[in-house]
Amino acid sequence: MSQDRETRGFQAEVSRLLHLMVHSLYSNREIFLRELISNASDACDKLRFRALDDAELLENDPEPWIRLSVDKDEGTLTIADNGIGMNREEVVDNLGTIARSGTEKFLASMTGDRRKDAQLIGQFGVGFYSAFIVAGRVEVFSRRAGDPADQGVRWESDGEGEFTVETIERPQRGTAVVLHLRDDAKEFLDDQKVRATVQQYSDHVAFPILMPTPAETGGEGEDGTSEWQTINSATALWQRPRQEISDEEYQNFYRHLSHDFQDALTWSHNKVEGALEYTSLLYVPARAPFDLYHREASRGLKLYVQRVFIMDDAEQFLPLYLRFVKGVIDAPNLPLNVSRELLQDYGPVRKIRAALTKRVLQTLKKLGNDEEKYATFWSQFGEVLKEGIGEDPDNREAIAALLRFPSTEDVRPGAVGLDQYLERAGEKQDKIYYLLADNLNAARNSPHLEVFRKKGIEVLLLTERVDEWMAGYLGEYKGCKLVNAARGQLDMDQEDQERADQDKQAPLIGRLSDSLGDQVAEVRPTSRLVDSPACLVLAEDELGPQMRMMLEAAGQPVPDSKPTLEVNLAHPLLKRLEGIEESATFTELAELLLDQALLAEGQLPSDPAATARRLNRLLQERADQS
Ligand SMILES: Nc1ncnc2c1ncn2[C@@H]1O[C@H](COP(=O)(O)OP(=O)(O)OP(=O)(O)O)[C@@H](O)[C@H]1O
Repeated sequence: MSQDRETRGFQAEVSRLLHLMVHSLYSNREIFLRELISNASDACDKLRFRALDDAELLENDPEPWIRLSVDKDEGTLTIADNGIGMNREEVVDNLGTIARSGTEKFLASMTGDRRKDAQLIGQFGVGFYSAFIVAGRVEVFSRRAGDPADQGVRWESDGEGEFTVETIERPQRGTAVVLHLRDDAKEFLDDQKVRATVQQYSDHVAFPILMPTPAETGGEGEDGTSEWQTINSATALWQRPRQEISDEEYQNFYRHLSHDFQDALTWSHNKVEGALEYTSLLYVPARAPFDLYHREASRGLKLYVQRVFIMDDAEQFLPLYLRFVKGVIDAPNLPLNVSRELLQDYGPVRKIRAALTKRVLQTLKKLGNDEEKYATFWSQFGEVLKEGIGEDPDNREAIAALLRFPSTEDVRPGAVGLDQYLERAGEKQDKIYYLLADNLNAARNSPHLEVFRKKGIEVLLLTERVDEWMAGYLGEYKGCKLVNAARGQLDMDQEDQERADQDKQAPLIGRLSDSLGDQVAEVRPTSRLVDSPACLVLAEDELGPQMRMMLEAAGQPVPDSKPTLEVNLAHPLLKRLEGIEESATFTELAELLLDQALLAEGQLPSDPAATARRLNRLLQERADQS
């Protein structure tokens, strides 16, 4: 019966993934059943969608089903569906390669530690290959709906690096996955075990999952074939009333939808009635997928119209910065033949998108009441959420309320929200101060914080790359301006101001300015410093180091900039400088003053070798004196 049998090698990434999966997911092995049932359910969804245009595809078998059967003699468990099926080319592509960009890098990050890798693989989504956790050999029989019976295909592999494919006769459309169970997975030959696993993980699948009726209840038909019995509830979970759905059911549905095997952090299930009717069930995962930052990575929403699956990755329903949200939206009034292009400019879709965006932001706000869960959310998705400050001006304030930063009061990452900051600051403070730095250590030790410490003002410490960009867009929160602690002139009280004005005239300022020439934009007395002799300050409108790095990385031109050197005239070092008449020595020390201010910012002086020479001369002198 078979023709064109060929043996092919798996793509290298598949072999590696298979190996890792079998090793690290051993203790979670029942997930294979959920994954294969999810695939079968997706295949039924796809067929129903295609059949809207071409009813012929349903042949004489219009009702979707998923059938599970065990053969104790052969030691096999079969998961079959009458869904869309695959042709030979699709079988080779889908079951022999992985087409997600970044996969190689992701696999390289695996540690070899079983527990850690199991967690990591969750970021990938396990899918079909999980069959090999329980099966030493897997056969797949498939025929694509609409293809003739002689275009069936059989695929087989032991998961060790190669698979074979051949074209076969297959009257039944759809796919059957036959698992030849390993000795240590023979428990899945037990009907009861399979039923219990399905009921636990896949009860909510919207299509009937069938198993042969047990013999003792008269399961054999007259011709000796089995009668089938539905073992799940087979209703679309999102259509059921909220109060009837348990948390466990919500979580199981999430796992089915997302292929994640960790619970979701939270979810929001809503039915909106009226002219713009829709139901949404949106989940916030507990962990970011490995390709969160790949532009072409899939997004999480599935679109249904009247319970008929229309598309995956329905990106029109949520903005890019909420791309981590997974879920379902069922909009019964959209046309069934709706396409991605149509969705793009479709008024009702824009309205649903605005409403869903608000809904997710509210859900996240509520999650904020649970400190531990919110910390998990923030560590996984905080960076992505910050994109929203620039991308979504309409919801800027709501997104800002969700931001978290370390601060001078609490340096844990994600410790302080803007509301908490303002509450602590009290009414007399109408600004939110922040400091940008490459890392937390540099931020905490920055000389710019000295005056804030002295005055007891909290400063947010922004150390992520997007922070400068984000702070620029945010501008203010609840009427309080965001002020960069290292930029421009600081607001001062009357007394400080008068002293600074007087200091400007100090001859030392003029001499430093002359010595440093065009290395700096200006030298001026500071009101920021208490313990340090000098620091660098950027003008209000100048690009900071993070923006420079971002532009450079994107290959964009970066304008030249010169810092302003602020000096602490009350510092003993500056007092000593005042007394130095000899011009070469003065210049040398002025240069060092600038160099150390650069170093304190985490930057390199323009000529590090010259800095080293100056330091060495100073050390030498010091050594000579002692
Ligand atoms: N029962 C099936 N019927 C038809 N096609 C299937 C079936 N099972 C798998 N496939 C095809 O094989 C592809 C790969 O399956 P796999 O489970 O590995 O990944 P996925 O479901 O696309 O992604 P993920 O599991 O990460 O969400 C599917 O996208 C689908 O096209």
